[in-house]
Formats: sequence, C-alpha cells, structure tokens
Amino acid sequence: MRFDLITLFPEFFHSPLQSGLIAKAIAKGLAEVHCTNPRDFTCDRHHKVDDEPYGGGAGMVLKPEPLAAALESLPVVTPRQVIYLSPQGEPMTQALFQDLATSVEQLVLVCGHYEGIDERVMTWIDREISLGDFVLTCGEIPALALLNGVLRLRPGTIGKEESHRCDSFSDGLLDYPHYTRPAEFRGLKVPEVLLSGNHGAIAAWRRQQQLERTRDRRPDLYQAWQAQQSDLDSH
Ligand SMILES: NC(=O)c1ccc(NCc2ccccc2)nc1
Repeated sequence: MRFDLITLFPEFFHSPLQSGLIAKAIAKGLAEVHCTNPRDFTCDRHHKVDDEPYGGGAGMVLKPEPLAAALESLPVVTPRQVIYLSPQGEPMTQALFQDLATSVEQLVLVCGHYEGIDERVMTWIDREISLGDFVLTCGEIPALALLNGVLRLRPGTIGKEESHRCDSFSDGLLDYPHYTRPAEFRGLKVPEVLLSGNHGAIAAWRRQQQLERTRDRRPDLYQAWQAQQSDLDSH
C-alpha cells in the first residue's frame, strides 16, 4: 500500500514512522510512505503557499496552485483515494478504516493548515475525512491517525490476526478490561474468573463487561448495537 502525504511539514512524520508496528510494516515492505511538500511547487521568490481569504476575514488560506501541482506530481497507483483531512469531513470510524484498508492501493492524504485550502482544490479530492469534531493547528495529526489505523488493518502489520477480533468498535461494543501478571498488584487482584481456566465463563464475563462498559460509557453505541441485535433477531 502506498501512502502519499501532502504536507508543508514533512519532518512531522519522521519519528512516528520510525517507531513501533508502523515502522515494522514499512520495513517489511507492507507499505511505502512518501511526503510531498507543496512549497516545492511554488514559482515565486518567497515560495508562497498561502494567502489572504477573498471576502476578507481572519487567517490565511492555502493557495490552489502549489497543492494542485503537488497532487499532479504524484505517481498514480489504482485503486486510489485522495483524502483531505478537515473538521468538515466525514468522521473516522473503524468501519471507515476497514473500508480503506481493503479497497485502495494508494492513499493520498492532503494535510491542511490555517483556515483550510482553496475550495477549487476539491477538484482533485475524492473524500473529506475528520478525526473528530474539533479544530487542530494542522491536518498532519489526523493524517497520521488515518495512516496508522488503515495500515494496522493490512495483513501482516499486526502479528496475530486474533488481535483484530478483540478491538474496540470492531463488533460495535467497547473492549473488555485487560489484565496480566502479577495476579495481585498493590493489593489489587485480577478477577477470579480470568484465573479459572474456564474459557466459557471467561468469554461470558468478557462479553458482559463489553455490554456494561458500552452501556455506561457510550449509550450512543449501545443503542446502535441493540438496534443491530433486534435486526439480527428478527431475521
Ligand atoms: N478534525 C480534523 O480532522 C481536523 C483536521 C484539520 C485540522 N486543522 C487544519 C485545518 C483547519 C481547518 C480546515 C482544514 C484543515 N483540524 C482538525
């Protein structure tokens, strides 16, 4: 899978791509990541990439020419999607990551700054995606989150396929609590059932924990899950 990051700050990505499972996946050749800086596609003496907004107002807008030139400079690997990260995008979900991980070979991620990009650049954009309902100083953070979440789902990135099945949100419920050695830590014990070796009881306890945690912490997810369950029951 090829990731192309359109970014004014390529150095932002250096260390996150050199550590952890993402670095291993890149080293294994499961992915290649390229950064392209729109500033390299400016023609003026000052390498101008932003300018004042037409119609007035505070802040600056990223100019269309450098962005379009940067996008047109990329190799095309199909199937591909060109994604713009912004608060106006569709929210990131595990389902969206699954969709991207299984449907494209090239992801182009356009990182915005300031007040955003000139709307005419949307001509080159397939999809607008948001990390959540908040504003950051840069689109690089959402881009890194998307890269991480999608690459994590590609075969080979995570060792055991097992670890995908227990993810939060994969079955619409939050994850159950996790414990490891020691069995007692500062007087805090591990729930007995997990030490029992009774796999049926352990699975039932974990499912109950998922349901309780989802009901208590995310009533929105819980209601969606209940609706999905009644659909399944009625068929
Ligand atoms: N919620 C997000 O995914 C997100 C993306 C980018 C961003 N900041 C850069 C920017 C600001 C305004 C317009 C376009 C890009 N903040 C939050």
